[in-house]
Amino acid sequence: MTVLAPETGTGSVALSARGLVAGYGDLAVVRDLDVSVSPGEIVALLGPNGAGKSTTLLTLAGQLPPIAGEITWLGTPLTGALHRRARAGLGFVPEERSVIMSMSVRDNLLLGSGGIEPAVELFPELGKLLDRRAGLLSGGEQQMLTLARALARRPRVLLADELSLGLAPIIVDRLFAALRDAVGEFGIGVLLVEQQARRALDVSDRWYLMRRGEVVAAGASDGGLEEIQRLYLADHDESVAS
Ligand SMILES: Nc1ncnc2c1ncn2[C@@H]1O[C@H](COP(=O)(O)OP(=O)(O)OP(=O)(O)O)[C@@H](O)[C@H]1O
Repeated sequence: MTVLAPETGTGSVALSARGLVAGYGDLAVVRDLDVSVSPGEIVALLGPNGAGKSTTLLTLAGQLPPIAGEITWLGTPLTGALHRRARAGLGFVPEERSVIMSMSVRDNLLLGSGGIEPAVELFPELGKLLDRRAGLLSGGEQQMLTLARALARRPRVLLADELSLGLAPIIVDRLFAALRDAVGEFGIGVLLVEQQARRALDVSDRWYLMRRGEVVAAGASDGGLEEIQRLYLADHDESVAS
């Protein structure tokens, strides 16, 4: 199914998938998916549990091979593993926290190769925690570290999976504000997987809604909540449109 959403970024499309079929071995859990991200826009990928959001991100990041379809990067086919895509400017924050718990905040940031200063500029909170072991940070601080490390590299596109998972609303607001700042300042394009539609719409420019492995609707985030709530209600599942 092809669902078109207005482009809101500042330039031409950076990352795009066309007719993407993705899954595990021969098992396709994402079908016929068209999505795109341009520099300078935040695009929310919404949908209930099991809709295929993480599978989509893992495939775009190069951690799962596509079953069919095409992924392009700046207009040319994108292949290769995550580390090669990272060198080209594709960042990925997976659902599970990816900081190294036994290492200090400083060393975690150095591992990210974006440097310490740009990360602390985005999250001054990290400045006083540089010598602390990441495992001793709160969940919110760990997620700040993860996001700071990813953004400090100035990716052209960042794929972010459920940044808000298990975090207090005030921390999620802080993470999303920093994300918005970085997008505005550096023209990063973001594909943001989120369960909480309302929050995702607040930070994003446009959205796709997935259900059972397919994109079923898309639109501009401004004023999009009503349509998304209607679609969830139509599916007798309003739990995530909150
Ligand atoms: N390793 C795996 N092997 C086989 N099937 C899987 C695997 N991981 C996920 N799936 C299935 O793929 C489908 C899509 O899962 P996915 O995690 O992409 O959904 P999601 O929209 O990200 O859900 P959530 O919001 O709960 O993370 C689900 O039916 C899930 O059970």
